[in-house]
Amino acid sequence: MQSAEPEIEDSFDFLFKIILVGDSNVGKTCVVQSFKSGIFMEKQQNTIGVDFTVRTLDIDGKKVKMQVWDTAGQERFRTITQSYYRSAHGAVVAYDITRRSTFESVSHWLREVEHYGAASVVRILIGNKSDLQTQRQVFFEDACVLAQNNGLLAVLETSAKEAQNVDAAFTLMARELLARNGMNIMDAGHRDSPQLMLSNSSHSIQGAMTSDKKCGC
Ligand SMILES: Nc1nc2c(ncn2[C@@H]2O[C@H](COP(=O)(O)OP(=O)(O)OP(=O)(O)O)[C@@H](O)[C@H]2O)c(=O)[nH]1
Repeated sequence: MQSAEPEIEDSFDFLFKIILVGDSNVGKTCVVQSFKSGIFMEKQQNTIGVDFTVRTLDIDGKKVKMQVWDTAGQERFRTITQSYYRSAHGAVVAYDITRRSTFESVSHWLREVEHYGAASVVRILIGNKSDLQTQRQVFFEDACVLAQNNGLLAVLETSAKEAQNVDAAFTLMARELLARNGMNIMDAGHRDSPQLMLSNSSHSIQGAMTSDKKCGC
């Protein structure tokens, strides 16, 4: 006879809640979809309030469940999204490398995280749409300076369209949160595209850059 017991697929060792914020249309929903399924869909509805996605990562044999809260960038949803900051362990602030105004909004989003989030929240900056190099309006170096001035963990340029650096961003976040929870996690070491690791619990300040994009952080 078959057991009626449901299979427990949902087991995990760690659960981390990550909030994803940034101006409307920087590609937050696409980044989350890329993280969840690796799929890019050109046309997205603007997020209404907050959407929720889960993916469990295997990090050095630990099942790390990442609960990602994809928030609406539109101003009219601010009061709804603000209520999601408090329980977040990590915050990913996103801008669009092809729209300078979205980079200029980053300090606003960091203030929101500071104001509504927990004091210990781990913060990462991502510059999305890195596949659109010819339309670039934000130098990676400027993002490095901003990240360093604000004490962020890291800054990465991502492309949801080409699944570039998306997993890396969430894995980096997961590793930092594991380290803060007392796990001795080895460095992944795979950094072949624009990203800068500013600091984490287990490593001193270091720069990890491509040869053509150096930042002296
Ligand atoms: N070329 C390119 N386009 C992207 C990328 N990511 C998102 N887009 C496009 O950018 C637009 C906005 O993407 P969304 O994911 O809906 O943006 P959002 O930040 O979630 O927007 P809100 O829900 O309003 O906050 C869509 O037309 C996407 O197809 C990317 O990496 N590269």
